[in-house]
Amino acid sequence: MKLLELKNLTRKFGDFIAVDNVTLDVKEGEIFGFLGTNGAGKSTTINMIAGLLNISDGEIKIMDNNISKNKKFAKSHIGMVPQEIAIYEDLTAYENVQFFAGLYGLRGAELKERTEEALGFVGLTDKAKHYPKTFSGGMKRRLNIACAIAHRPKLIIMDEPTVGIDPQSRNYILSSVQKLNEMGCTIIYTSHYMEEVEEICTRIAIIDHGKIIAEGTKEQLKAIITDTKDIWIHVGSTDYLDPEALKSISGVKEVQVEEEVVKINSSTEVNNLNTIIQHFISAGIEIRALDEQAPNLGTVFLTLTGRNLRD
Ligand SMILES: Nc1ncnc2c1ncn2[C@@H]1O[C@H](COP(=O)(O)OP(=O)(O)OP(=O)(O)O)[C@@H](O)[C@H]1O
Repeated sequence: MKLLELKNLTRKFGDFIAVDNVTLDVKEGEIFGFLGTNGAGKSTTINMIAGLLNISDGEIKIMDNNISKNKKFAKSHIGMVPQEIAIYEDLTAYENVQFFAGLYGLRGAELKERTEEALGFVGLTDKAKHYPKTFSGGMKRRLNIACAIAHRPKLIIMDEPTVGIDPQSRNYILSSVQKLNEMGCTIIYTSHYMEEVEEICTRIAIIDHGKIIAEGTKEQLKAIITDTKDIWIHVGSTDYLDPEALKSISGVKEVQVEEEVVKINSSTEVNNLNTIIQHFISAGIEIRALDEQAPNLGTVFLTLTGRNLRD
């Protein structure tokens, strides 16, 4: 069943089109990844879905209900975890969750039960009476998630929930997303980290300059790129490397230089490995190891846009 339908969704800010004619469906039970660089239009799209931003054109339906006509229905079925942490510093963790769940109409014993359930889910039961000012960034994020899920929404939208947090909290959040999904929630997860999207999402849309440029399972997306491969060359030092000269080798499409590894995206149709290696030898650069990487969503993005996801 389609839980969410976007039809020709558009948002303009003055003359600027931030979301451009987006049409897509999210089916019940999916973890739907929304992948794009900073400024691609992810937040604008999901803020419209969550009813936080008016649409300029098009239509959003949640379970067949047009959200412009029935905002209350949409709100009661959506839990939104915004990009900016939205919690009250002068309320305890418990009071924060209670406050947000109360906004969705929960009262009395049910409110208490769901507040405790949500705090337990994010692993903050023992911090219920503590104030967020004593929390790490990751704990605040988890509290933010508890505030969004206590009313048991069918659709949970998370806007880059792992930005700026420690690896342990990041892993906790990623496994919470999977657990919520197993419990029956449909998730929309936005990120510019392709590794996260690859790890947890069942279907992915890539957005660029407000437009959906590709959509499908990760296998379907990777099938787009049958004609390029990534070669990683591990070296002692890149001091004498000339990336522009490497780029001029036939078949080489992109060269990325990191501290001790040179990442080369190359056409599979040209056999240029000898020439590439010769280039390193001539420059007096010691090659320590060489490996070919399986294609990932970053390569897909590069192929479709000509830019790196992290640029
Ligand atoms: N209120 C606004 N007024 C004018 N322009 C805006 C407004 N909100 C967003 N934009 C612009 O719309 C574009 C899309 O922004 P959006 O926040 O949706 O991107 P994003 O993909 O979520 O990126 P990020 O990861 O940085 O949040 C950007 O160019 C942004 O500058």
